[in-house]
Amino acid sequence: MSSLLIVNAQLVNEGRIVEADVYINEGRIEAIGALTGQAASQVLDAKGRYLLPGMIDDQVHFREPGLTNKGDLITETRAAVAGGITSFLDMPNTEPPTLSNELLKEKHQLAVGRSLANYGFYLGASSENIELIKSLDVQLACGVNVFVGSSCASKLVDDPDVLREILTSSPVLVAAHCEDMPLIAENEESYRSIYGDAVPFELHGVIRSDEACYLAAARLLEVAHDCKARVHILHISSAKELELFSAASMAEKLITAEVCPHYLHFSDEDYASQQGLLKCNPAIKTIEDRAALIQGLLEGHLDIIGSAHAPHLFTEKQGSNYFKTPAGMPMVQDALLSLLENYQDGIFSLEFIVEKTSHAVAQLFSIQERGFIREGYWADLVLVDLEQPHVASQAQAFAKCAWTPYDGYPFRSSIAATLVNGELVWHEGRLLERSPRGQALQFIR
Ligand SMILES: O=C1C[C@@H](C(=O)O)NC(=O)N1
Repeated sequence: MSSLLIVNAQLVNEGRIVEADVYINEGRIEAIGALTGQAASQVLDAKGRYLLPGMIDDQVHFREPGLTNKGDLITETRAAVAGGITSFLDMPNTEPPTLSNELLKEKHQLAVGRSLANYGFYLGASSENIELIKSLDVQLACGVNVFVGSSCASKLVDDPDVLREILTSSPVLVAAHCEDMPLIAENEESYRSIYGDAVPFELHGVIRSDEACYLAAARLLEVAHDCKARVHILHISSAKELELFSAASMAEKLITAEVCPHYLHFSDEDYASQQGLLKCNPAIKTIEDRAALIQGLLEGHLDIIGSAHAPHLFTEKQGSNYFKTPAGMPMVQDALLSLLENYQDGIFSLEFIVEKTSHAVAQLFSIQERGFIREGYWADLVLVDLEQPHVASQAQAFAKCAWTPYDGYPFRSSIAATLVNGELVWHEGRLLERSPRGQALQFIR
């Protein structure tokens, strides 16, 4: 493997921005500082640009195996690296769902030589695989994923005794999707009785309400508090849920929470133009919810940002039948760019974005030697240009479903380059055709 010298970069790392050069050898960061004269097989001038640790995305649905008409590890990791994501944690709702060691191993095998980014996979929890959770190979799974009352789930877990057993016996972090199904079903029926199948998408956030999210999360957290277990709640989407999460530092708390760029960018006003494209679970809610989530993130109630990339075919997303339109949106390519809009608006600092998309994720999931720009760490890096705009478009979407909810949006920043394990994989608007060398993430256990 060749060496690479990045010169004149503004390094955004561990709460500071400093100008420095970075020397990369054999995939790792070997030196950081003023490195004039350092020989390297390739030099990248980063003048005027910002070098961040690559985003570690704690929630993607890359659809392999079984749902590869919607996405696969090749196409979705192309989109990920084009968006500055260098590592991802993939959810278990594939076909078959990832409910055993064998299926975890199969996912690992599928990623070798095909994934452009580094990978980790969740084991799905159900009432039937608790023994496996107890004896889980802790390097094979990045976490255990539990669906508390959501219709997207292959396996729902609603019984508090089962939840308690999962929380107390899991040797790895439990990450939960929380929405109360009975309440959602009630809401669905009341609007179906008015509109039939053509329920306006504008009502998605009313049907999959803040109350539904709150109830399921509160139920799970009651169990977690009771047994003093750690749990991570995925994609918080409403102001109401925020009261469940303390603003203590991540190291001091057992309960952590994730938010996604789309909840910080879109609001229910966007359903009018986007219709079913914007349908995702939990639903995007009101402008007030969006403002509260931004505030909750700034104050530390929310700990990390993940994309919740969930691709579905454009055709599937375009019908008027509310119930048949699948929930989820391709997000990896535009997630970081969306957050950089919050930077451009003066809401988040670059250091804050790095903390929430990289440092905190590496810490929460105990990921070894990634998530920071440090000597000896893997060179997973993203170079962003804050002055070169980029208009998102379907034509440039790398995800297999080939669309984006940001279509036509004029991002004020762009992703100039992405390096995974020291190799340039995305550069000046082009994917570099290298053999994919994403690695299995290693965890400190
Ligand atoms: O939790 C989920 C699952 C996802 C999917 O399509 O896999 N789509 C969603 O909108 N939410």
